Amino acid sequence: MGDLDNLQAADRLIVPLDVATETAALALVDRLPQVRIWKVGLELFVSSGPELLRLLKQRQKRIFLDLKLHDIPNTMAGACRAAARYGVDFLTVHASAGKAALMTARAAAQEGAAEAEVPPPRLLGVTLLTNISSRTLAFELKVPLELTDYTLQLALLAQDSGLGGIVCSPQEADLLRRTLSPAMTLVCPGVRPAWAQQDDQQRVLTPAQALAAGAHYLVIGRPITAAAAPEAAFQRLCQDLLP
Ligand SMILES: O=c1ccn([C@@H]2O[C@H](COP(=O)(O)O)[C@@H](O)[C@H]2O)c(=O)[nH]1
Repeated sequence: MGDLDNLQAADRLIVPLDVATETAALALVDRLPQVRIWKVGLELFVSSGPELLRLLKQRQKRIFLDLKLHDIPNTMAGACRAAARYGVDFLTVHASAGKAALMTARAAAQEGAAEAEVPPPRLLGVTLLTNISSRTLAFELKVPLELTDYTLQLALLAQDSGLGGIVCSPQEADLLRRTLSPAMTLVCPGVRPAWAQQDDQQRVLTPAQALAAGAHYLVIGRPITAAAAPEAAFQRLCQDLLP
């Protein structure tokens, strides 16, 4: 993925719009004009609906629709077909939905995009959420595998199902980058600069460490969006990423 490796810092940062209203979302977008990729997650999509996607496109923004779909194949397919019609750039599904669901979802996303005459989204398989620790995986979720092995299995499942990439913690990025096909895009939340709080994230690295580990894109929210001055926080992050 030569192109991805050569992206500039601002093109590698995806900022989540984890706010409750369209007004709050657009205020943030207009306050941070340097951000090129915005992530619309469950809170905002459920509260505002798809109109916000149109407004982001109107502002020439790229869109990561992070719905983390997880259901039976038929339902996943319907949701992916509908989401792809909006012309979003990235769309997430949980890899743990299984191969049948992932393959059906991928085909449906392509159909939806073709129907709407827009490019298909890059379908990303969420591996293991970045708030889950080894302890939680073993004792709450009762998964009898090491965390890295479990994440690797989910990433391989996403790849074998024809997805275009994965969402993973930066702590597993190095292993996954070495193991997966170079065509797979690695998107990493759970990224925290040394000057920010960890919040509810468990498996974190700093932005520079995450890029060095092989992440193509970094999702960084609260260190920017909850800062007293989001513009200054964004600039500081971009400075942190300069070689
Ligand atoms: O494993 C995952 C998958 C998705 N996310 C999402 O990324 C952002 C992270 O926000 P921060 O404020 O930087 O913690 C958020 O929208 C999550 O839904 C994730 O954190 N981990």
